[in-house]
Amino acid sequence: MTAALEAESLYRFFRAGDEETLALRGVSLTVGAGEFAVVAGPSGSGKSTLLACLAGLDEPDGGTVRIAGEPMSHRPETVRARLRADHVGVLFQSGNLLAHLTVAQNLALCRKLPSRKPGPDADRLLEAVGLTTRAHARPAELSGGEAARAGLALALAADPAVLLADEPTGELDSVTEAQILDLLLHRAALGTAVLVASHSPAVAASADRVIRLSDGKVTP
Ligand SMILES: Nc1ncnc2c1ncn2[C@@H]1O[C@H](COP(=O)(O)OP(=O)(O)OP(=O)(O)O)[C@@H](O)[C@H]1O
Repeated sequence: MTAALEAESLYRFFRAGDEETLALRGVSLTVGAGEFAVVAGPSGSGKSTLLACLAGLDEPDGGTVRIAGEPMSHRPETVRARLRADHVGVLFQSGNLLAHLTVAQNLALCRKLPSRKPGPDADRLLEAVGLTTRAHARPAELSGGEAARAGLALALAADPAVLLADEPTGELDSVTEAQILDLLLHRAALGTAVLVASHSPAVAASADRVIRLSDGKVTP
């Protein structure tokens, strides 16, 4: 069976003047449909860099990424954007909500993006993340937990085969973290390959598999 998400020997170097940082040094992994995997590791171990390369938002210097069997890496940005729109939900630390639009308007815009396949309707998504009553709030009017759930609704708008989330519970209290975790587990149970970068022991404890990164490498 084709893995929903595959990475083979990913390398990523950053240069600033004479300084070279080896952020990823040969990372390989696969995540299957319905699997909930967590990438854990100390600050600076390469988690965010890995997720950005997997999402096609960054290009690895070496190695390959495949999404639903199709190469994502080393392809033009337009092709990566289409693959992302078709197959990948992304939830990054910077947030994915546009500040001047309400939650409902953000969702409506996301569903109108070119090449988006129709996902669940906006009302169902808002209900799934428990935000029906906050549909007309702007991001600045949301609590941290509500913003995290709204971001997740956006990431799920196209019913993605792969969901990539960087520290989705980073700023949240344990009750709100448990709510987000339930949503991620539910998503995996519906068949999405879920890969989350997280420092949280609660997130790691819920995962089917924990992939540990240290200095840009997967450790056994
Ligand atoms: N754009 C960049 N330019 C230069 N160095 C970078 C860049 N992005 C990341 N790095 C470096 O690459 C390494 C890995 O960073 P990354 O953000 O992937 O780690 P992380 O495990 O996600 O850390 P955290 O848990 O603190 O978010 C770090 O040494 C970081 O300083």
